[in-house]
Amino acid sequence: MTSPGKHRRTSVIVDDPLAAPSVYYGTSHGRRTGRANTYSAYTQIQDTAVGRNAPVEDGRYANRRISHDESSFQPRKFLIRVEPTLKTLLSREDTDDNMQITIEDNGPKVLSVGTFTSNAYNKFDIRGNYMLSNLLQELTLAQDYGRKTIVLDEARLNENPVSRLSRLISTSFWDGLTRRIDGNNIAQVGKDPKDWTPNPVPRIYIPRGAPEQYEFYTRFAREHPESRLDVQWLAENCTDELYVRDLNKAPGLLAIAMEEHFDPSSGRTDLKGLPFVVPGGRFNELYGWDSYMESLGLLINDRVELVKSMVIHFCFCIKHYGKILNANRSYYLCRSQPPFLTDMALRVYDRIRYEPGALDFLREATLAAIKEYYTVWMSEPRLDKETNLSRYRPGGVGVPPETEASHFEHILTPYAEKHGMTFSEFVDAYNYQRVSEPELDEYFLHDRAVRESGHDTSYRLEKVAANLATVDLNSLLYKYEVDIGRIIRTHFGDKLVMPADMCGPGMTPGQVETSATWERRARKRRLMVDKYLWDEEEGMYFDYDTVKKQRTGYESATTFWPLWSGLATPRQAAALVERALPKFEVFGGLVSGTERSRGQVGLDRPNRQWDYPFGWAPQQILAWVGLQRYGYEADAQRLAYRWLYMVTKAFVDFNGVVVEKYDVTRQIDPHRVEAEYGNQGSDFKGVPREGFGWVNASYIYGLTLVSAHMKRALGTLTTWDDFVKATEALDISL
Ligand SMILES: OC[C@H]1O[C@H](O[C@H]2O[C@H](CO)[C@@H](O)[C@H](O)[C@H]2O)[C@H](O)[C@@H](O)[C@@H]1O
Ligand SMILES: [Ca+2]
Repeated sequence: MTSPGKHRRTSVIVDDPLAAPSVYYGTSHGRRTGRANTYSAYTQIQDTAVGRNAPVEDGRYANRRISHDESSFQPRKFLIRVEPTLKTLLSREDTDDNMQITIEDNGPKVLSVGTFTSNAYNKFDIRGNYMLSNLLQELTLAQDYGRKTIVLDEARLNENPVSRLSRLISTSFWDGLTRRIDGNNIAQVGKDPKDWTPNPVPRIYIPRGAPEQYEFYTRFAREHPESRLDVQWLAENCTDELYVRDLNKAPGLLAIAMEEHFDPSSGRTDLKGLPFVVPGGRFNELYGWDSYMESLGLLINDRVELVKSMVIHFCFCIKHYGKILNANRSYYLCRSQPPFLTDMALRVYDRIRYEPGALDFLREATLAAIKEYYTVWMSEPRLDKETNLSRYRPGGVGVPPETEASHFEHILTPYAEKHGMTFSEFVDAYNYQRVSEPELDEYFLHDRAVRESGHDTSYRLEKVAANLATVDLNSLLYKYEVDIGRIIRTHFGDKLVMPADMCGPGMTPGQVETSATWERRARKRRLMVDKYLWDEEEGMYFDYDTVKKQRTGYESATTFWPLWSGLATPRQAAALVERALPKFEVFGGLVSGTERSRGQVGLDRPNRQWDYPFGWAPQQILAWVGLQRYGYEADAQRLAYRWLYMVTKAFVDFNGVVVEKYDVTRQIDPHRVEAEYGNQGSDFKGVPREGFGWVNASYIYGLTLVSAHMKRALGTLTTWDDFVKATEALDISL
């Protein structure tokens, strides 16, 4: 793991009131002795929070004279005993006992703490939900670092919420989400909250092409029996459906890229896992499209090396597993996710172009993307030969094991009853083909496709996904075609030779790739998309059902992806902005699909998380970028503002919460999503430590789109409508 706080470069650590927790509360630097030198008084903390004088336990303050005078020119600081204050704070303010202080708690919303300059003799009231919840967060962090007493800057409690959230993301959340797989950390990184087996053990599967990793992990397991690490070779043909099904009895991590490094303590060169960022919550592995979205924020936060590593992981996956995996767990071996590799690699290249090895990095990534393009997306069964468009259509057998236990109950129970079996007997019989249910096979074919699309789940895709040439996938492939053509022409003298290890079925080692072919492919795809997916009357794109041979008519926010990839013409873009955008724009940004398309929901037809009224970070980001690309700057800014406002407001009102997805129609508690497996990121005690990967990124990225004026308005929690009114009033008065 990257060490927390490493990236906040500060040489005056002790004087930075907003330093990262590791610095502020950490053992060596965080003991902020330097600053105390200017004060004089004898220390005996008056701790009103616990109603008694409390002696200082961190010896450094004892017997130091500090002044009783409060200077209005000095930023306020508090002298606080961590544990008793925490106790009092929670018992008074956390009235619903969930270890968070939110607007739903009915406490007095005020707590007195002692000021530092008076040695806690004078009291100051911390008031309001936001400051109190920040106090809870700071005390929890201080406790994590083993602190008994702290000097706490008021600036950490009343910090502008936009600055606070951006700061937490860049100095804490990314670190909380960063993993490396190499051995010492296998307990943390191997953990899978989705594991359904009775006694999960850390297990890693190694592809045949990476014997050095097999040697590394078996040595580690031998030397560290206490790790219980189970190291297994993968079969040569590791994506065979029946083989992957059989692995479900012993699920495990799939190895990803490692690098050589010299270990001075042992004097030998060894392997070390390259870092990557996980989505968060129950998703504790390297994901496909989450990684791309995360990279957009990481790059702004100058974590270029981290994003570069994630691209290298993807190249490793394509080389050894034949695809960018849904995520690197054994049960995802047959499944990919929406492809973004070329854009991700180009963004990294742009930042490292003057460094040695930059061009090799771009070459490797491009070769991998070409292999992926041919063998995953442009081969059957994903390729529909008639339209020459692509579909999400992964292989697999049986019931996807990683979903929440009850997910398929309503589908499978009638079959279990029909066969006179218990639920789990039936699942086993079905998975191992002792019973045949072709209807269920069809259901799960589409279900797997839904999951490959990343939009799991949605009524747009249910029971039909594998047949759809979707707007999303074909927009992304258009971007691959354009990017690959441009890369080959601009960086490789218009000729790229495919090496044997980046050739999959149907490819020939030594085959030469030129820009003309890729540009032709892009033009052809645009023609096909216009023919099958574009609806001139509606002024928007729809998915095309390759079996029924008709457009589905389901209104989805993916209709804006052709703006992101440059597939739409300026005229189509104008139609999308005028006609489609109003259907999707709501209080908190863009909703995933329209209410009309979703239809009635109820007990028999529950909410699906990728439908109305939910909104997701990737949908927002791709629309912002797409709108900007076609010159619709004001629309991009407005949508970004709505989303940022909603995220900030929930963050302020709900103890710093940042979640996987939001109900974008809900103004008070948009993080509350009751659909499928709930909302990842909301279940923390005291302090959020990770946020959620792609929402973190959307926040950092979105803030680069809005004006300074908008940013200030967001900091004061001004809704978009009020912001517009205020701006108009200002314009009139000028
Ligand atoms: O375990 C249920 C499903 O979880 C994943 O999907 C959701 O989380 C992913 C990670 O943030 C995200 O990429 C995806 O868009 C979400 O819908 C997983 O990708 C599915 O395969 C899995 O069945
Ligand atoms: Ca509470």
